[in-house]
Amino acid sequence: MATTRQQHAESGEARAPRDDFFAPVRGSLAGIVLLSVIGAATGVVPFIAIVELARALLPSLSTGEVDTSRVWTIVALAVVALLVSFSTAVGSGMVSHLADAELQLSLRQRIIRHLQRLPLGWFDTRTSGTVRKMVENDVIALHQLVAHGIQDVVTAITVPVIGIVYLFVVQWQLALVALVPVLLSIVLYALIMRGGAEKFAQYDAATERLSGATVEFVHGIAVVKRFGQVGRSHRRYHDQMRQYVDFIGRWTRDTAPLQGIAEVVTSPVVVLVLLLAAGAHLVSSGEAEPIDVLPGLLLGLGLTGPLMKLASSAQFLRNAAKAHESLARFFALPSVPEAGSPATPDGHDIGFERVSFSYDGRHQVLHDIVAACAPGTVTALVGASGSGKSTMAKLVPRFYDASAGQVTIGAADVRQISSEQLYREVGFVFQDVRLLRTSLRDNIRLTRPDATDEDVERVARAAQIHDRILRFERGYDSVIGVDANLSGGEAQRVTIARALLADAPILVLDEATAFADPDSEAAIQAALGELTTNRTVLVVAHRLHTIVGVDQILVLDAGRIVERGTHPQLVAAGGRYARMWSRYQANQATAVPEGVKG
Ligand SMILES: Nc1ncnc2c1ncn2[C@@H]1O[C@H](COP(=O)(O)OP(=O)(O)OP(=O)(O)O)[C@@H](O)[C@H]1O
Repeated sequence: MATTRQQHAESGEARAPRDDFFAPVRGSLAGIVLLSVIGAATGVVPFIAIVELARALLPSLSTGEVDTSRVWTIVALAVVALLVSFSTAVGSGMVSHLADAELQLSLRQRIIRHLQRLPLGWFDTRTSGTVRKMVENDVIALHQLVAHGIQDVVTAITVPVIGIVYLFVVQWQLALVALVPVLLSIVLYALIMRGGAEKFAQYDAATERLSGATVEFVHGIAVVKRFGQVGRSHRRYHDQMRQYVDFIGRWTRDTAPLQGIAEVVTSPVVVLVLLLAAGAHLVSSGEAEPIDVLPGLLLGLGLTGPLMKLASSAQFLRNAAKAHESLARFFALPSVPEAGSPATPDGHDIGFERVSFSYDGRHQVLHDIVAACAPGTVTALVGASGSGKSTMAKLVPRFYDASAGQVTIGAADVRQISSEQLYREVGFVFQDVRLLRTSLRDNIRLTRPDATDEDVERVARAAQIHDRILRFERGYDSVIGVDANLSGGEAQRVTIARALLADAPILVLDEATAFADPDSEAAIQAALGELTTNRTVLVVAHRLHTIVGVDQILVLDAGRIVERGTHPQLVAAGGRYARMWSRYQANQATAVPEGVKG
């Protein structure tokens, strides 16, 4: 089942599925379009009114008679149009920002809901940066579209269309001339954007490579300095920067001449000269009255502006389209399937029944694993790096689901247990210690928000972290990263306290980080001892001396269990574990001087 889901996820990476995020704000979007059309249309009316006023007033210069009612009607219409234009601009701005807020809220809620339903394994390969990009950058890119983009696009189309139609009605020859810069700019921009998709893809790739090299340069600075590799790392950064600048240079050189021509063609002075020349010609040849040239001059000038604005908002629209695609891909990731009628585990034993697993549907990482962890016992997984220990452990709290066979808790398939029940049943402490930027107290009681301060203190003592916490000025109220900076081992002990408070009868843990901080090894070991009492424990072990007394050791090799038994049994058997044990002992002996060891 997991394989099929993973394959779906893989294919989800390739193409963005259809997903209508805008459904909750569709009504508002229609409203924005309507208001923008009305706003743009009424915005043109005052210019037309000026022309019509001139038509009404100019004859009076010779006749001395003014058609006052016509003049006032025009003035009134212009004022009303202006008022409508201003209010629709305000209205559409308000509706678009409200729609934007609603869309952002619905998207963020949906992202959070989806994150909660994703398999925990998804987070294994993602950094918090990936999630932040989605919740922040992608949602904000859509904000640009809803709050500004729609209004800009509608205005860019409505204003020229109304202007041109009016010009055709009053003086078609001048309308044709006014069309020239509009059509020229459309053709020129089409030429500039030729092959744009490919160019933008190259631009994105160049930007990504450059930011990768920058991050690598900055993050790795300590390591590269230490190993005298500053030159090489800096060279990589420098090369990427050079390539980026060259790419931008080539792109600019290719498009700059056309861009320059487009800017000249659409500049107000050039348009004005063109229209004046055409108008003068029409008047001198008797084709048009001087007054008929006025609309061309007034409206013709305003035709290309909105189009230029559209060209400059193209980048926003492109970002919004990319954000839409990336969010659609995220929402298409399959969530953990929940059983229709959940099973209740009967007891706290763990079973692996002919379990196989593959991350990518091609390479098998676990083969036909059969194992049982009796309630209240400790089972250790040992084996070479990459033999599948962590993967096997992570199948229990459903970071991933078995591709074949089943993992059981109290005889119930973990896939049939509701996630709430599963996490009540199984606690885990893995390699990546995650502490939140909140108080130490809240970090510990994350798994049981109703826990009292006494409970928190009790587990902190058991996890050997209480004294350290009290040494911070604000004690349990110290905020991680603000008042309290913890070492790896200390952070590990906070997560152990958290697991102790959760008090799940089954515990899956990875010992590796438990010993990341050699200074506090003894403290952590004592904390772990506390944690594993009276629980069913599955531990990924790296330090063999810590598992000498466990109830069962499973030796993994390339995804298969090759030996099983207690430490004395396996040492006596003289097989792989026995060899590992003598190698381990030899290493320990060379690593620690005898005197110290004693
Ligand atoms: N998220 C993942 N996606 C794809 N492959 C993975 C993933 N995690 C682990 N693997 C691969 O699965 C295999 C088993 O890895 P696993 O981490 O379970 O081994 P391990 O015995 O715990 O190793 P170590 O002791 O180094 O932690 C390895 O080949 C590893 O490259």
